[in-house]
Amino acid sequence: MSSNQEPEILFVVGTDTGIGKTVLSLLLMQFFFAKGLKPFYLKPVQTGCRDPYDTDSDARFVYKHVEALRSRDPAESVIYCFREPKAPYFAARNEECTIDPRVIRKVVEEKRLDHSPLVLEAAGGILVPMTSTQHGIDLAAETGARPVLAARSALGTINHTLLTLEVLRARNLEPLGIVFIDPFDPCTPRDLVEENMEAVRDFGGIRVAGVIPRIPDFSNPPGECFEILRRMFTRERFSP
Ligand SMILES: Nc1ncnc2c1ncn2[C@@H]1O[C@H](COP(=O)(O)OP(=O)(O)OP(=O)(O)O)[C@@H](O)[C@H]1O
Ligand SMILES: C[C@H](N)[C@@H](CCCCCC(=O)O)NC(=O)O
Ligand SMILES: [Mg+2]
Repeated sequence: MSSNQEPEILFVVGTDTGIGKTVLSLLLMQFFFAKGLKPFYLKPVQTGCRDPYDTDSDARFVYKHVEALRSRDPAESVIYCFREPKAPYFAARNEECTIDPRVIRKVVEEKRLDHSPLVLEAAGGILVPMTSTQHGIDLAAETGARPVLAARSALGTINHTLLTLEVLRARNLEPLGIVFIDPFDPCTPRDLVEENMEAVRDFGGIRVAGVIPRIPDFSNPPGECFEILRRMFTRERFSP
């Protein structure tokens, strides 16, 4: 543990692609820097980008909005980068490449020497193929990372969140926490969000730490985002 309840390696996973994993990773980085820690963001496999400086690069987004990283090179945070916006296995195969989990493990071990915690971001949802035999989530098991789950707060999330929890637990991976993210749908009725949180608590056995609101300025997110993260790391207030 780096401090309090924070594991040294977090793996930000989502119930789908485009769910808000990069936004949650950004918030975690801002949160840890504000605490005086020395975190490191790693996107082991990025697809849909020419290079780590591409407009769709998750590392570029994180580096742009974290003050301590603004003058640093986002390429430091990307191990594999493939052009096609596809599952990593297929994007790599179409460039006649193979993703080697040993390379990823080695980089994680190197980064751990100088940084803590590490914030790894998955590509897509947890069962997205990484190699011909491995899914994205298998990386978490291999690196000893603790998953943090990002899920949408709106309709459809109950099924996706409970499915994701089942798959994680089948691999003996218990998420440190879950946050809901509500980026584009401010009209999601509050009672629906409350019921979605209740479903995850009662059917999934874990309490949602909170709902990340729409963030108008990613360099300066609303304070309630960090209150949600603080709550997530306080496990005794977090169990159902
Ligand atoms: N709270 C928010 N406020 C405003 N915009 C948001 C918020 N959360 C997510 N978004 C936007 O929604 C889109 C998808 O989010 P994000 O890139 O974080 O998804 P992702 O899960 O990381 O996707 P991928 O699987 O491609 O890595 C982005 O344009 C992001 O800026
Ligand atoms: C292209 C996307 N943005 C993402 C990969 C998503 C793969 C989803 C595959 C699927 O579930 O069908 N890449 C990435 O996060 O690097
Ligand atoms: Mg992302």
